[in-house]
Amino acid sequence: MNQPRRGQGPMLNFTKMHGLGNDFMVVDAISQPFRLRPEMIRELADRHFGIGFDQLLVVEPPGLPDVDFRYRIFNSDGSEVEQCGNGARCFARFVRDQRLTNKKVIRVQTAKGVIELRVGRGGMVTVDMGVPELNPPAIPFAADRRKEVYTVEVGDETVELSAVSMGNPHGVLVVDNVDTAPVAELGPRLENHPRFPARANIGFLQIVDRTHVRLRVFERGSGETMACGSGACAAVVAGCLRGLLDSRVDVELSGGHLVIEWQGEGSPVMMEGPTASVFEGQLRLPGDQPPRRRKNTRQGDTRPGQQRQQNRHRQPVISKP
Ligand SMILES: N[C@H](CCC[C@H](N)C(=O)O)C(=O)O
Repeated sequence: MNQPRRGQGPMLNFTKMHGLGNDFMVVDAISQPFRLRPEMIRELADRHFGIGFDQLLVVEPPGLPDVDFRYRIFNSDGSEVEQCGNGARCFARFVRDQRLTNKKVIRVQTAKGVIELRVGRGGMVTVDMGVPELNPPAIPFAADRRKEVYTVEVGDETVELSAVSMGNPHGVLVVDNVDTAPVAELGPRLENHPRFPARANIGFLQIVDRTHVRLRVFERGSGETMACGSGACAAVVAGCLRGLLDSRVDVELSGGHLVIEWQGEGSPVMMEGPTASVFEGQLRLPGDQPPRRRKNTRQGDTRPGQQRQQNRHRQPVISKP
């Protein structure tokens, strides 16, 4: 059954996971060949025609000494990015569940550097997310000098935000109430704002008190997610720099809680939170050869798993094995 027919590619094993509802397709690219183009990632990420996920995580052999793995992160729009906090925790659980390591402290290389993960009990994972970057050129954010709060023109209005990189760029706005914050309207406009030349994740931060915040994040390349780990780190850094938060903060997101700790400039941001493995799956990737055209296809005569002809442009990547 697993022998690919003409026009079909190899089978691909994957695991569906999430960190507080920020969900991932995770692939072990060490024990199976794996190569996906951006348009195929977009198809797989589609929540109707594909598997559906916020990010794809790809586990590869290490590329550096003293590192256990490399892992690559792709948003649902197909863009490859530097950091994913919830993804890092799920990665750590994945490599242990798949018996790729039995270590409890795992060093992993991402596009932006090496981070260290510590696996706890009951699926909890602590991540050293590294030292936040605050200098505009390194975020990147267009500004003539570094400030705690920048004024940004958005159309005919202005907003105040902080700019922080956790390896990936974030803009953080303080709002009175996340439930009424203009996430859908302002999120995409700031995500793609010219002052963020690499685009940005946009956090809407409500200060409950000095040790408790609420946060919603409109993510670069994925839209609003139920949780954003690097966004939670960036939000706490922004709140601390503005003198609004203590060093250890409970960050309440739509999908649940993260604990973020930051001792101030020059020190790393520590994130602790849960992980969940939902199901393991297998799909047949399309082959490089175009499939043979089927003869006398009656309109509406579609095999299970295939879309009707009128959706031809949205043929699923996944066909029944
Ligand atoms: N959308 C992010 C990547 C995923 C970050 C998020 N899922 C997290 O948990 O940190 C970016 O383009 O930088």
